[in-house]
Amino acid sequence: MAETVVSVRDVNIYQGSNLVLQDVNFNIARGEFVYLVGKTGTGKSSLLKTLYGELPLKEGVANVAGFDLKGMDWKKVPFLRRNLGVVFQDFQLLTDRNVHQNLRFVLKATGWTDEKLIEEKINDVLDKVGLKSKGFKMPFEMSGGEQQRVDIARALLNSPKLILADEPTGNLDPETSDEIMQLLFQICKDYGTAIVMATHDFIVINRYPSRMLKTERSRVLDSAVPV
Ligand SMILES: Nc1ncnc2c1ncn2[C@@H]1O[C@H](COP(=O)(O)OP(=O)(O)OP(=O)(O)O)[C@@H](O)[C@H]1O
Repeated sequence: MAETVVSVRDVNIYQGSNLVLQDVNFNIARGEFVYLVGKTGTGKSSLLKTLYGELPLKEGVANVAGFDLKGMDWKKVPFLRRNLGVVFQDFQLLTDRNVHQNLRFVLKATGWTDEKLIEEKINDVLDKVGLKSKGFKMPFEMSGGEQQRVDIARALLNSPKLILADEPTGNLDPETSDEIMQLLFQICKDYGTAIVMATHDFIVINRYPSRMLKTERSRVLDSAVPV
């Protein structure tokens, strides 16, 4: 049986004192691709934030990439993040440095010191996302699709078992979205990375069907669980 990368049991998620999602239960295995869908404001980002430790888990039990989220000391959050890749809609690259320096910055910040290994890793992730020759480019010199690839390369730096992606195709045209989806599915298949992707894009979902978690009326419905 495939290793479980995310396990969520009887979780309630709050924003301030508001209960956003209740009684959340699901598992995600290595290599699984899972969409997170649901109307605006129904809690997709809140769920992702809980999984990457930005929103503290108050009720229930959750384990992400081997980290127990319940009562997790905030000092441990950076260690959790090192075992995850997070991809955003708006790329969030550092605009004052080139692609290579953006990736180098993350490696340095997550404790990498060996210059040779740093170079090898940067070349490796750029190769994986098809940007091997673009390391010298500044973010503003790149298209939206290329910037999203850099964002994905950045998420791959620490060889995560899990990537959390919040609307990664939200700012892209249909053709470029297609390329990014192919890349994400390829990563899933080739490296056994589990991917959870929040999206509103049903064109993408129809073209690349996979398991769906849906936030609706304070619940998370799972297409893998028959109703
Ligand atoms: N920082 C915050 N403080 C207080 N309430 C918040 C905060 N962030 C989100 N909320 C509220 O929590 C609820 C869920 O929001 P969330 O952003 O998780 O929804 P979403 O499904 O991701 O929406 P979208 O599709 O628009 O991104 C909403 O009612 C929202 O107003």
